[in-house]
Amino acid sequence: MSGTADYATIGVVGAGSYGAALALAATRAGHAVRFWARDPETVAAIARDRRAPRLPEIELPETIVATAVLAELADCDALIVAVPTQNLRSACLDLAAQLPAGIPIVSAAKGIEQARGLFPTQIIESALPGARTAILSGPSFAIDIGRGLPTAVTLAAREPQLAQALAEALSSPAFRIYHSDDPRGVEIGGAAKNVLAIAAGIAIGLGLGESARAALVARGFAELRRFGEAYGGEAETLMGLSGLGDVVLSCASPQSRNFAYGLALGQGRKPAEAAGGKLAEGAFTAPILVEMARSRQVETPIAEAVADIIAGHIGVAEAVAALLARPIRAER
Ligand SMILES: NC(=O)C1=CN([C@@H]2O[C@H](COP(=O)(O)OP(=O)(O)OC[C@H]3O[C@@H](n4cnc5c(N)ncnc54)[C@H](O)[C@@H]3O)[C@@H](O)[C@H]2O)C=CC1
Ligand SMILES: O=C(CO)COP(=O)(O)O
Repeated sequence: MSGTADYATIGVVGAGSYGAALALAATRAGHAVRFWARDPETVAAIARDRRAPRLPEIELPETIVATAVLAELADCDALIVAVPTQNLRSACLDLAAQLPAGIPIVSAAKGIEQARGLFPTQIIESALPGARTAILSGPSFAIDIGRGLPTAVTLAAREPQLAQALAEALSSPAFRIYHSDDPRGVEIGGAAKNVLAIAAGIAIGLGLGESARAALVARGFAELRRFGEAYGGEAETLMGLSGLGDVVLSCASPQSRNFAYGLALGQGRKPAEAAGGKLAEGAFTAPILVEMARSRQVETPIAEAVADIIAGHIGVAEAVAALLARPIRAER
């Protein structure tokens, strides 16, 4: 496999479901993997059961070595960081003392940092000045990657050669990675699709029907495109795997935690309970996305409705009525 020799050992930071899936993908692509969990019980569970607690269906081969010792990442050739967006900064600050200069760091997070309005590669660059960053995003449920089902994602970096080398090194027959030099476009798609998945879930939970879902997804995608272009994403990227592709997946399936969260809201659950203890990144992204959209005069009525519902400012039925009452206008 081209590039494998340059990236003999891959470190994966964050032992949740996606971290486990990407550790599997990396080892299937021929790499040794150091799988770092902050919590020693998770490391002990992986060593004992050969399964990650958040992806228990899939056995982890011995080529994936779990560790809670950050220093053991120091001689990795590249790192994949798969922690929730709001925790990415603290994970990077923990890593700071251990990292060799110039090591590529690939974020797998899909969101925007609430406190600062930063996308994942910007968070890493602000916590680890000088880092060589990349973003991996696209339609891919952890369990599908884990099962070895065909999956295609995008890996983007400002350095095109880095994106290409990492994409080649981490791809395997069922896990196809396209490369891109538009990290901003890729991370905007990943963040915004989660907000749209919540909206789609709400529509289905309310019983509005499949026609309503399709309308919401198409109009929501128009919001994603406007927002994406205002923040420097390329139109082609937003139409690709990490934008449109992930909207299609996440808005269609209750397997998406964001969709499931919206579904629960639509069925009358309160925002504080609707996630059922699972990560719904879009709930953290919606308010900051709306704030950032407003600051650049970008209209995002669907994202605004999601943010208002989550904040408890309006109920789901009221939000739908407000969307339906918007003036008739040209489609764009
Ligand atoms: N699960 C999936 O199918 C997919 C997830 N993603 C993205 O991957 C990111 C991670 O999500 P999941 O793995 O699904 O979440 P998860 O809830 O399964 O796991 C999150 C993991 O991150 C760890 N963690 C949290 N803060 C940390 C820190 N400061 N340092 C080290 N570890 C920390 C937690 O202990 C937990 O093991 C999210 O941004 C999500 O949107 C992207 C594509 C697919
Ligand atoms: O990003 C994902 C699929 O591409 C996973 O979606 P959820 O985080 O909504 O489960």
